[in-house]
Formats: sequence, C-alpha cells, structure tokens
Amino acid sequence: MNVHHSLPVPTLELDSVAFNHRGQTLLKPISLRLAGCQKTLIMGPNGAGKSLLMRLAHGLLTPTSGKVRWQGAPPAQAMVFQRPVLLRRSALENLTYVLAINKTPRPELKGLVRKTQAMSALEKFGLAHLAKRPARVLSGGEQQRLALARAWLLNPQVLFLDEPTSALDPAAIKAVEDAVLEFHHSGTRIVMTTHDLHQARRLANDVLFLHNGELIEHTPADDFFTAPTSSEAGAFIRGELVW
Ligand SMILES: Nc1ncnc2c1ncn2[C@@H]1O[C@H](COP(=O)(O)OP(=O)(O)OP(=O)(O)O)[C@@H](O)[C@H]1O
Repeated sequence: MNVHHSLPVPTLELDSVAFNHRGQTLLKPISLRLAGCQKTLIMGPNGAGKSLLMRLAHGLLTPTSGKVRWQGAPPAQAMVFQRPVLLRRSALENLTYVLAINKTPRPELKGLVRKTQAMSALEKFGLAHLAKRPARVLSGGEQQRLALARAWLLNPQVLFLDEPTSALDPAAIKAVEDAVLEFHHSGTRIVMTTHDLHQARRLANDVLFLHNGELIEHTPADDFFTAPTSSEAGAFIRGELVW
C-alpha cells in the first residue's frame, strides 16, 4: 500500500525556534536543518525538550518565536507516540476510519477497498489475526504496531516517533525497529526520540542532542557515539548525565 516515494523529501528548517510556557523558557532558540531521507534520532536526558522539539517540528505546537519551515511543499507527515491513541473500535476499524477521513493517499477509496487496504496493513505489521479485537485491549506492543500500521496507510514522507519503544519488551522493540526501517526503505524520512543508546546506535544516521532545553549538538551518528563534541553528550553516553 505504501507508495514508494520517488520525490525527494523536503528539507526541514528550524530558524531560532523557541518555546516558552508561563514565562519559563522550555526550549532556547534552536536552528537546525534536516535534509535528505535520513533517520535522525533525538537524544537527551528526561525533560531536555525532546518531545517539545518534535511537536514543534511536526506542527502540533506553535513556537513562541522563530520559524519552522519546509523547503518546498510541506510533506505528508505522521506521528507515533509512546502511548498510542486508539479509537474505541476494532483494530481493523481503527485503520478503515483513518482511510475514510483522510483525503490522502486515495480519495476514491470506497468501503470494501478501504477494508482490503486496512487488512493488508494489518498483515504487514503481523496483526491480521487481531483484526476484530477491540484496539484498546491489545497489548502495548500490538497497539504500537497498530499505530505504525495506521501511519503506514497515511503514506508519510516524514514520520515522527516519540519514544515509541520505551514501554515494550525486546521482541516488540525489534518489531517496531523493523517497521521503522521498512518506512525508511520506502522513502520515508524518520525523526525519532529515544532513551535507548543501543537503539540509537542501530538506527541513527545523525543525532540531535538536547540538554536543558538547548540543542547542544547535531552530529553524524558515528561521530556522536565515538567522539561527541560536547562534554554533556560524552557524559550522557557514559551514563553519567542523568538530568
Ligand atoms: N505543554 C507543556 N506545557 C508546559 N510545560 C511543558 C509542556 N510540554 C513539556 N513541558 C515541560 O517542558 C520540559 C521538556 O519536556 P519534554 O517532554 O520535551 O522533555 P523530554 O526531553 O521529551 O523528556 P522525557 O525524556 O522525560 O520524555 C519539561 O520540563 C516539561 O515539564
């Protein structure tokens, strides 16, 4: 179902993007550029501002100052959260619903076709046998795969994932990582937060490291893990920077 993206992913630019809440600076001005179909991992201790940065980039939050812009037309985007937000419907209906309300990617899809597309997404993510089960009684790992199947149907050019594996066991983590790679192979750019250094090493092309609401470094993954430029990132990698 996921249409291979032959068009280049537009570059995301943040120009001095800052976020305040009730007079408190939660994100200091951040400027960055995410170009190409890469996998960018956002890392940093609890409360560093990783989720805020991602929500600003995705457009769920409006910056207090600065600009978030895409070079060219804004791409189709989807976001997967730590705890999936699912409808009180079956797994299958969660997917057919998304196809019904979204104009993309196939506005002409009718009920039966939507059901077929939704079933094939369930199959792709190993959930076909759970199609009729209420989504909210699925296990954490199954719910996360359902959220990924839903995102798959949106055919995003950019996929944001906010700690998608933090509550999952190793097998479920592997399933989510495989899905992330599948998105990437189909031409989707990945932007993801994680606390898991091993996961970041497995997935990242580049790393954004945040600390206390500040972007401390944006580094190719190999450099980040072997020779981080900041003392904070070094301490974080050694497990010494807890907050
Ligand atoms: N909508 C909001 N309103 C007010 N404060 C917020 C809001 N969202 C986040 N914060 C605060 O901003 C700071 C950064 O939060 P954020 O969730 O981005 O951190 P994080 O790096 O993702 O942390 P964690 O690893 O614990 O998930 C925290 O102190 C948090 O309490």
